[in-house]
Amino acid sequence: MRQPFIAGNWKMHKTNQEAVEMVEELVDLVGDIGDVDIAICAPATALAPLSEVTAGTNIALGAEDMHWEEEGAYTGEISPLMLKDVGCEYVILGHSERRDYFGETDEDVNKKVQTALKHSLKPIICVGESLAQREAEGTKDVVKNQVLAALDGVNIDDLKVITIAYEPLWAIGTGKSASTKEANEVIKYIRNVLRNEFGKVADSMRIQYGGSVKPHNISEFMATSDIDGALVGSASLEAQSFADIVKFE
Ligand SMILES: O=C(CO)COP(=O)(O)O
Repeated sequence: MRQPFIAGNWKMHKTNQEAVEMVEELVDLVGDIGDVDIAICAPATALAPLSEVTAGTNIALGAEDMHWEEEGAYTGEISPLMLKDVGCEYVILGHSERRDYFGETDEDVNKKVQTALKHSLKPIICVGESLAQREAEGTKDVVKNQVLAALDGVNIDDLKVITIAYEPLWAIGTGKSASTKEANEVIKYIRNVLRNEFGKVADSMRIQYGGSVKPHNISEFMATSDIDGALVGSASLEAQSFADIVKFE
């Protein structure tokens, strides 16, 4: 069966000192948990110091984005080689904030997914519809297109290490989460899309929900049939609230 996977996405938060203090506290709070995979995806500046704190613990490290090239004249960008070098296991790709504010396209996301896999980084691919798309009943088409575009040309054997995060845009940072029923329905649909396209490997791929996940609502999401975990924004910034989410039962 699929092991639950709870990942924090810190976005543009925390100096290195704040990052290290938070994760030291987190290690104390969740260090003995073995039946949930845990990751902190942090700003690039914090990754090297965090890798010292997470070494030998059950907390994996992830980045929030990366470029698809290994090196080159791409001012301001971070490459997969750099992420591997500082001990990253995961990388978030195609977050809606990257798509919306920085013009990232499905094609960019696909190139990043391919490069991440080449360097043994596990992608967490974000998909989700806007409020307008939802109101126009476009949710299924939007997520289907995003998922298939991101996975275009990917080797079936590599799919097992990929996580999809369904994050409806209207639920991100708004305090307004999707209902568990709605979220599970879309996630079930995504799994069907994956099954139709790639076969039974779809049953071993983890699909998270993201958007205003908090300690008080995580157990409801985790009790559904198809939601395998959560991608947590603001509630991952504080050790106790993230630990409470990780210990959802
Ligand atoms: O975007 C998110 C995680 O990637 C969700 O953010 P919030 O949990 O703050 O709504």
